[in-house]
Amino acid sequence: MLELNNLSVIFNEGTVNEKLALDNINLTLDPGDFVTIIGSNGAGKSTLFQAISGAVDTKSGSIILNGKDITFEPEYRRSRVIGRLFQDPLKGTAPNMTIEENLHLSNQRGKHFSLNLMSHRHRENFKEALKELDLGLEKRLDTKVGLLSGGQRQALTLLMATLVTPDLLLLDEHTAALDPKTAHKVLELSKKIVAEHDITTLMITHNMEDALKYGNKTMIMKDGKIIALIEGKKREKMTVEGLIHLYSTSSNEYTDHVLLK
Ligand SMILES: Nc1ncnc2c1ncn2[C@@H]1O[C@H](COP(=O)(O)OP(=O)(O)OP(=O)(O)O)[C@@H](O)[C@H]1O
Repeated sequence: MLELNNLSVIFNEGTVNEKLALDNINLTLDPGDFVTIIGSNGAGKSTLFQAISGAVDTKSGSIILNGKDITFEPEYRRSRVIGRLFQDPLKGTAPNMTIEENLHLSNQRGKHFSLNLMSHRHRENFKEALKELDLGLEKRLDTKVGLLSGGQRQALTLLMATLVTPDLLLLDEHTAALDPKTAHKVLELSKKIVAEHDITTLMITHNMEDALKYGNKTMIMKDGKIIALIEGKKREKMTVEGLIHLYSTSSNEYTDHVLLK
């Protein structure tokens, strides 16, 4: 489904600020995999998402999505099949446009955009989709998105990223800026939407409990490398303490002995 082969990213190459942010990453995901990603600040988690979505150039390696080599595809083209959410709820929606207009924009992903094509049928579909969020937004289609709370906005962004089912969904600490109750609600929504559409998903989190609670695999990153990929029975039995221990004792790229199944 998603295949990363020997992927490396270097920032400021050839300068005193040179930084190997991704160091020979190898990863193969199955369709429908939901992988949570943990790792300390600067481990390379966001850079990994940037590389997959085309926001940064890769130094070497390849990215294969659904059998297609997208390594050199521009970011705008990848955005047709890759949905992405950020920590900042202000990213991903247009504040001066209404909820309906924002949804219409995302509904036309990959097509020629025109607000003129908004129809009654679309409006009804959007209402149905918004109802699923259970935030009352289906009654506020004409509200400007800039007036929504952070949680409402992030839930809407999630809906927009998945309205046209993406091949891959990248969640970059998308609930970190929300209060705990709202964060929980948006996480549960994410889980529901991902499961309903069977979307292959990567989610970065700093919350170890969430890392084990959500998804079917957990990946640990350190110094630009994947140092562990935990799945199956091992993951079922894994505790937060176990994760921390694994993180502090692993120092090398993941090999069979840390590929925990
Ligand atoms: N545009 C950039 N230019 C130069 N260095 C960068 C750039 N983006 C990231 N880096 C560096 O690459 C390394 C990896 O950063 P990255 O943001 O991927 O880490 P992260 O694991 O997402 O961290 P955090 O949890 O703090 O968000 C860091 O050392 C960071 O300073």
